[in-house]
Amino acid sequence: MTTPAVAVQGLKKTYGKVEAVKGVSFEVAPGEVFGFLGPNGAGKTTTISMLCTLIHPTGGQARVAGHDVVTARDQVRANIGLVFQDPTLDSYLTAEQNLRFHAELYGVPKSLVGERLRQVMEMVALWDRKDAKVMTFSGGMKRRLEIARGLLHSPRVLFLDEPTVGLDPQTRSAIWGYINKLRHREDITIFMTTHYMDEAEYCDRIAIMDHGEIVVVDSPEALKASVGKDRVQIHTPDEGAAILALRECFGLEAAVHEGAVTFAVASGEEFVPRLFAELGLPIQSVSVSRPSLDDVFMNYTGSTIRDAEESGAGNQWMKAMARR
Ligand SMILES: Nc1ncnc2c1ncn2[C@@H]1O[C@H](COP(=O)(O)OP(=O)(O)OP(=O)(O)O)[C@@H](O)[C@H]1O
Repeated sequence: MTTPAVAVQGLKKTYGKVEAVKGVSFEVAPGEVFGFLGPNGAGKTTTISMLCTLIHPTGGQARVAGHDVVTARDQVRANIGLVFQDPTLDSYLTAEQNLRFHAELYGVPKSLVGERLRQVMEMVALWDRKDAKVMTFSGGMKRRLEIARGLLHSPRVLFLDEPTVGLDPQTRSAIWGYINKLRHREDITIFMTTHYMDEAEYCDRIAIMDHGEIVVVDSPEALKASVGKDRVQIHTPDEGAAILALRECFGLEAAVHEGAVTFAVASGEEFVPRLFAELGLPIQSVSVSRPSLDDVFMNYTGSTIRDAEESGAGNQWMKAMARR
């Protein structure tokens, strides 16, 4: 049996009364692209920070590349690459100087540095900018350079915390191009967090995280198939009356999500004509969608990821304060 790239058992982190991570358990196989999907404040960064030995767990165990994150921190660190939300590049240095500094920190043999440097910088299409100071780079270029830096010492597991947050859609898709290239070229496991549904689709498996707990773990396809129902959203002048009428006429439970009355039915297209014929209320517009990861999220947590983020907006503030 091969050793899992990441093995986590009952991992916990509390900050005073806040239970940021409530005893999560999961395994990631070598070579997998594994994603943590959840709204802001779900506990993704806290979990990944424990796995990277940056914060100390309150309870439970975790092993990364076979090493315990508490008792074998140095071995864990030698085997992982990190790309975190807050950039840590030195903007007064050139791209190459940043990477050389990192190579030294990680003890990459001098004879190998030159070749490896070129390899990783070419992978993220920054080789021709190696002599430019990082302060002249765009946000997307900096993120690409951070990915190159995270790979420089050939880690077994690369941790990416929201690798594309704050980037425009074009740059986000370019970053995903590099990540995909990477999984084919290097013998590496990728562990990432995201709150973008479309990005979670790129993962082999995802763990949906909400309020410090893992709600479900599976491949995106299996999760969507598990929902098995279409999502119908209607706009109507009286949402309360519509929710009541849906219950009375069709026995359906509906709720308002993202400004529309939302409910699930087995076949949306077949249901819509009945809706207009039998609801007895004005409907301004209707949309039907196949199960997406949004629906998976809603199915398992009871709210959409955007609703969850809005209600948890205070978390960002708390975190910003805690970081000061
Ligand atoms: N240093 C800290 N002190 C106090 N509370 C914290 C600290 N770090 C995180 N928390 C709290 O723990 C919970 C989980 O936060 P965490 O950053 O892990 O969430 P997240 O899912 O990674 O969200 P994001 O996508 O915003 O990074 C939140 O309620 C947050 O406010």
